[in-house]
Amino acid sequence: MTQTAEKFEFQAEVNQVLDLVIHSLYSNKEIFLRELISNASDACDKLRFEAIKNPALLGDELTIKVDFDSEAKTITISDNGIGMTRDEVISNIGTIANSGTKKYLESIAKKDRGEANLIGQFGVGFYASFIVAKEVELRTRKAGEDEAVCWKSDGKNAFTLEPVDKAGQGTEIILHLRDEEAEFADNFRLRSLIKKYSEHVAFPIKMLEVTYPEKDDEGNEIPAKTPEYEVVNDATALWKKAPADVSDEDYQAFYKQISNDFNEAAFWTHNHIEGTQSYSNLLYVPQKSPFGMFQNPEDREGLKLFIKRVFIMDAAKELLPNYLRFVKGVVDSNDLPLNVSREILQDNPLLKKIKSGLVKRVLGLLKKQSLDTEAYANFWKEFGDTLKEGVVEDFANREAVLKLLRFASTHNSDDTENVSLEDYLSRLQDKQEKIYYITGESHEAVKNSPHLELFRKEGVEVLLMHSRIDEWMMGHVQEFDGKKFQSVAKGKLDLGKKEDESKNEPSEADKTFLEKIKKHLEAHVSDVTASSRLVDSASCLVMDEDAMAIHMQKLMEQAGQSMPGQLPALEVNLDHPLVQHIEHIDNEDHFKQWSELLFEQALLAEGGQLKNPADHVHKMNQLMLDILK
Ligand SMILES: Nc1ncnc2c1ncn2[C@@H]1O[C@H](COP(=O)(O)OP(=O)(O)OP(=O)(O)O)[C@@H](O)[C@H]1O
Repeated sequence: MTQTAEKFEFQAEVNQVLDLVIHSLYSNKEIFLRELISNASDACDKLRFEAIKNPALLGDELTIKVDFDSEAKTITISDNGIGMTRDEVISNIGTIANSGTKKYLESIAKKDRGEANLIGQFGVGFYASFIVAKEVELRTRKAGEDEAVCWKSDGKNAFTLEPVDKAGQGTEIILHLRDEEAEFADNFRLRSLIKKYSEHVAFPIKMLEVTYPEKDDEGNEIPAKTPEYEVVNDATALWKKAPADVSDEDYQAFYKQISNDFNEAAFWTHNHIEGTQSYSNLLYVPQKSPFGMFQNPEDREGLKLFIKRVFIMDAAKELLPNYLRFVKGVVDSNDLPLNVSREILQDNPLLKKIKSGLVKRVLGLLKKQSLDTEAYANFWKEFGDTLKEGVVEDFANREAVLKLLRFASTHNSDDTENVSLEDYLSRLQDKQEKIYYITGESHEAVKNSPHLELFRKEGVEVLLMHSRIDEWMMGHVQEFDGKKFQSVAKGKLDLGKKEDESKNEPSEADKTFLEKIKKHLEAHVSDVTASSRLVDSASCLVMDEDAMAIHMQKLMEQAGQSMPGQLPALEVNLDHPLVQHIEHIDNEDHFKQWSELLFEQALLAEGGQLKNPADHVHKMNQLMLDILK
C-alpha cells in the first residue's frame, strides 16, 4: 500500500480528558490493562451478537491475547472481535462521543467531589493507555471487511491514520511504554494484573506459556520448546455458576468488571430461576450513587442482558423500572429469542415476567439488608430518594416499597432518617388512626413548624420530610397497613380522641373577631379559623387536604410554573397573648396591620416568601414603636 499516514487533531475535549486521565489516575495506573481487556471483551461480545444474523463472521474461538516484549518495552493486547472500520476509529477513538468519557468530563466540572472518588465513577476506557504509554498504536480490521487501519498517537493533540495489512479480524493495541513504566512488560506482572482485574471476563485471555531449556539424561541441553498460548483467566460466565461456588472476592471482582465502579458493591443477589421462565440474575447495589442519577433517569447503564450467555445489549430500562436504576448486573435468559431487538423487548411478555421477577428480587434483597441498620443507612443516604419514586411508579409493589422507606421523625432527637412505617405503627398512641407527617423545605423548617406544637404536647409522633420528592410522593399514597397518611399542615386536624378534648368551639365574640381578620386578609387566605393545633405560636397556615404544600408551590413558581391560585386558610391561636391583644384593638388601621402580621408570620414559618418583605419590616417597626409609646 502506498498511502501515507493522514494526520488528525483530537477534539478539544479529548485533550482535556487525556490530560486528566494521565494525571489523576497516576497512582492507579495498572487499570490501563483492565480497561483495554474490557474493550476487547466488548468487541468479542459484539461479534458474537452480529454472528447470530451472520454466522460466517465467527471464525476462530473468540480470544483476547496479551503479549509483551520487555526489551522493546511494549505490551500488545489483541482480540478477534468485531474490529472497527476507518470511520469508526475516527468517531470512537478521536472524539468524545462515547458516554462513559462524556460523563467523566461532565463530572469534572463538579469540583465539590473529591477527585479520587470521581475517578471511581466510571471507566476511562481506551485513553487509560496513555497513563503508561508514550505512544499507542491501534491496528484494527472490522469483521467481514478486508481493509485494516492503523491509528497512532502520542496522546498529545493529534493522531495519524494509515492503511495497514492485518491478517485477522479484530483489534490489536500496542503500547510503547514510557521508560519509567517498563516494569509492566513482564510476564508475572501482567498475569497477576489479569487475575486481579479480569479473572471473570467471559472470554479466554491468553498469554504465552513460559518455557525453559531442559536437560536430557546425559545432561545435554534441550532447546526450549516453542511456547504456546495458555488461558490465564477463569473465562467462565460467573453468573452461571452456583452461588455456593462463588466467593465474595469473585463477586466483587466481577462487579468492578461490569460496573466501571472503583468502589466495591454494597450487596448483591444471585439466583438461577427455573420454571415457566428460566433465567439467571446477578444484581448488585453499589455503595455510591453515580453522578447524574437524579438529573437524568433515562441515562442508565450497567444492567446487561444476555441470552444463553450471548451478550445482547445494555437493557437497564427494559429489565428494571426507573426507581431501581441504581442496580447493576447481569440477566441471562434461556428463553428469549437470540435475535431479539430493543423494540421487541419492550412488549415481550417473557421479558415482562422477568422484569417483575427481578423487581421482587431487588426488593427482597433490600428488605434483607434493611435488617442491618448500619448498612441500610448508607444505602438509604445514597439511594433513598430514588427508591421513593417507586411508591408512585410501582403500584403493584407499593406496600413493599413503603416498608423500605426510612424517615426522620419527632421520635428522634436529630435528623437521622431511620424510622420505618412499621416502627411508626408500633408506637401509635391509643386511638390514633392516622400516620402523621409534615413536608417542608429543610429539616430545620419542618422540625420547628408550628403545625407540630399540639402533636408534641400530646406525644404523637410525626414523620418529618424535607426532600423535594416527598410532597410529590405523599400526594400519591393514601395509606399504609390500613392507616391513612395525614399531613399535619393540611385539612382539619384529627387526632382521634384527642381532637375532641382539645377542640373548643369558638364563642360568638371569637367568631366575629375571626371574621374581622378574614375581611382584612381576603386577598391572601380562604378562611380564618380558631386553631386547635397551635400551642405556642399565634398563627399558622393550613392547606386543603388535596392542595400542594406552600414550600412546593414556591419551588414550582421558582421553576417558572405558574401555580393555580389556591389560598391557604389562616388558623389563629385564640389562647395566644398576642391574639388576645389584637382582639381588643379598636383602631381599624392597627387591627389590619396586626392581622397582616399574623398572616405574614405564619407564611414565614412555613418557609414561604413574603410578596413585599420591606413592607413587613416597616409594619413590624411601626407596631413595636406603638407598643413603646
Ligand atoms: N478492542 C476494541 N475493538 C473494537 N472497538 C473498540 C475496541 N476498543 C475500543 N473500541 C471502540 O472505541 C469506543 C471507545 O472506547 P472507550 O474505551 O474509550 O470507551 P467505552 O468502552 O465505550 O466506554 P467506557 O468509558 O465505559 O470504557 C468503544 O465504545 C468501542 O466502540
